[in-house]
Amino acid sequence: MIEGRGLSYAYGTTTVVRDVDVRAETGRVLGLLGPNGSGKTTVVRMLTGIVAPDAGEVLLDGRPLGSFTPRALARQVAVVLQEASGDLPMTVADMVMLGRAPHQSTFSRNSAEDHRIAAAALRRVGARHLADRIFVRLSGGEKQRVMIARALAQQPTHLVLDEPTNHLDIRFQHELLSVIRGLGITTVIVLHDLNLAARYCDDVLVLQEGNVVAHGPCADVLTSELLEGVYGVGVERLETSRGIQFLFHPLDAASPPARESALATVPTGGGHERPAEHR
Ligand SMILES: Nc1ncnc2c1ncn2[C@@H]1O[C@H](COP(=O)(O)OP(=O)(O)OP(=O)(O)O)[C@@H](O)[C@H]1O
Repeated sequence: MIEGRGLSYAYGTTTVVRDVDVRAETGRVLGLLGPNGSGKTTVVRMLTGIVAPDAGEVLLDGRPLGSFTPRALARQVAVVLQEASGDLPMTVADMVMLGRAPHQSTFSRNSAEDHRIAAAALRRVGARHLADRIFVRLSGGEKQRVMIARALAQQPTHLVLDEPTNHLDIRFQHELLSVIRGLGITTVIVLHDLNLAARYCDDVLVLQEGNVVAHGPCADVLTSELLEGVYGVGVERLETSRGIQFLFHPLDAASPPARESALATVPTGGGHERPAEHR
């Protein structure tokens, strides 16, 4: 479990996260949602020890994050951030192998087992064919897959991902989130796509201007009313045979029922009917 209690953070004098409580329960997938600038990445940075909160604390399976050595923490938590790291001319295989470092002693060489795990991680994200390519020359989506493979090679007990699907095509968004869900490990994942969140997250936490506005199981939290208030768009929630689906429309556009009533005046059969105002 990853737990943040009373987390606050300011950049300079501007507080951007205020008294946030967040719990990613063991073995469950928690989605961090909210509009641009609402504080999701800042919360991720605190949960993973990249920055220390100004107030509050982070616990990993009940233990303060600060009590872990960086190496011990890296054996437990893998992090995939938005910006792909590094500009060294490193191969993809070497990049993924970095995920094995927390499990190796300081000067040990990569074992056959490390190679097997790294190759399996690349295969799992559909990127085995990229192994010999230079990482920095990959496309955005290819880089994203490789960074996720590196996180998988780390064999963590906790996984934290900041918008992992943003460069990925639609098929791979689903494949990747299925893989992540199938890992069965404690996961925190920042997502903008609410349909993906509804499908792949167990729980969600919704942020607005640095405050938590809702936290709990997806089906309970992701109501049309809440999402309309937070995102400022019209939201229709559908319960389909494949789960919850959302339809969105701008609030200032004509609403669907109004358009339907206008269309109802269009000739339907004989071709002689006209809109009411022309009759
Ligand atoms: N290094 C920084 N210096 C100053 N302000 C920052 C810095 N990083 C982020 N902020 C501000 O903090 C607020 C929260 O940013 P954060 O990146 O956590 O939001 P977010 O919800 O992840 O946004 P997005 O969905 O756009 O990625 C924003 O107003 C942002 O402008």
